[in-house]
Amino acid sequence: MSHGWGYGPTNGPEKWAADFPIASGPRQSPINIVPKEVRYDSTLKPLKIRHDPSDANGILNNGHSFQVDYLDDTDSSTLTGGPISGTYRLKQFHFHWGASDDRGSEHTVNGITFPCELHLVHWNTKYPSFGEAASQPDGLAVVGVFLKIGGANPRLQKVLDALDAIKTKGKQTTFSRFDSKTLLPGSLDYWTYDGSLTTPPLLESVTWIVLKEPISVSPAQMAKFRGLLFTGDEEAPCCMVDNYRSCQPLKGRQVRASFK
Ligand SMILES: N/C(=N\S(N)(=O)=O)N1CCCC1
Ligand SMILES: [Zn+2]
Repeated sequence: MSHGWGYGPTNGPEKWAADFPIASGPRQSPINIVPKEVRYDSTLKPLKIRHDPSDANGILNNGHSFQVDYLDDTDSSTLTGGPISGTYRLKQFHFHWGASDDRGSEHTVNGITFPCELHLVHWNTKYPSFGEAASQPDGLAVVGVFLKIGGANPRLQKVLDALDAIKTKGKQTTFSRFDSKTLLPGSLDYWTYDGSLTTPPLLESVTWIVLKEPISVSPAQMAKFRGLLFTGDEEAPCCMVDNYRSCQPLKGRQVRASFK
């Protein structure tokens, strides 16, 4: 790709392998989860998610999605338990969504897509930084949460209300005092497998933890996601939609379930 990666016809997921050959690697994400083929693993521990609202530290349109960043210089917002060993710190959360409600999630369940998927990105504190962790096979843990069309979700509203201030690529604004745990569903039952970042550099360093229970989002709230732009102020506007990668080959991986 002569220009940066993205989700368009000339720089989208089908083109990423040219610059990131790991795109064809053995543990790529996302995947289609087939509940009948997963294995219940009674040794999997419950997830322990401790997020300190005061660690929220800004919201940014990065040209691919938008992300809410967290202060990660202490163990105040962490993920432990579940399929992971040790302590992983929350770095940021972001979303992927479609141009219409029939698509948008990255993971699918029995081939079913959701209109949106939330990713909470954590890094293993056995490494000195996020960047270092991202290059290690056990470096990252991402909690994925599906969003399904239903009633308006009041817990999304503070995030969505900030989007008007970050419409274009590179824009950021203050965003503080937000408890990302409020975005989680009632059940923390999950599927887990070894995978990768779903965007370049596609590093195969992610323990994926995909929650079974979706959270709700209304059509009007989805319209707010779709009001963002991939493009910067000086460019011809391009709506930020369909910023998802399609499912990748399982290549022999086992998906485990924390529930029967
Ligand atoms: N692709 C990513 N996360 S994801 N979509 O795999 O959760 N990231 C790229 C840099 C930081 C997180
Ligand atoms: Zn993501």
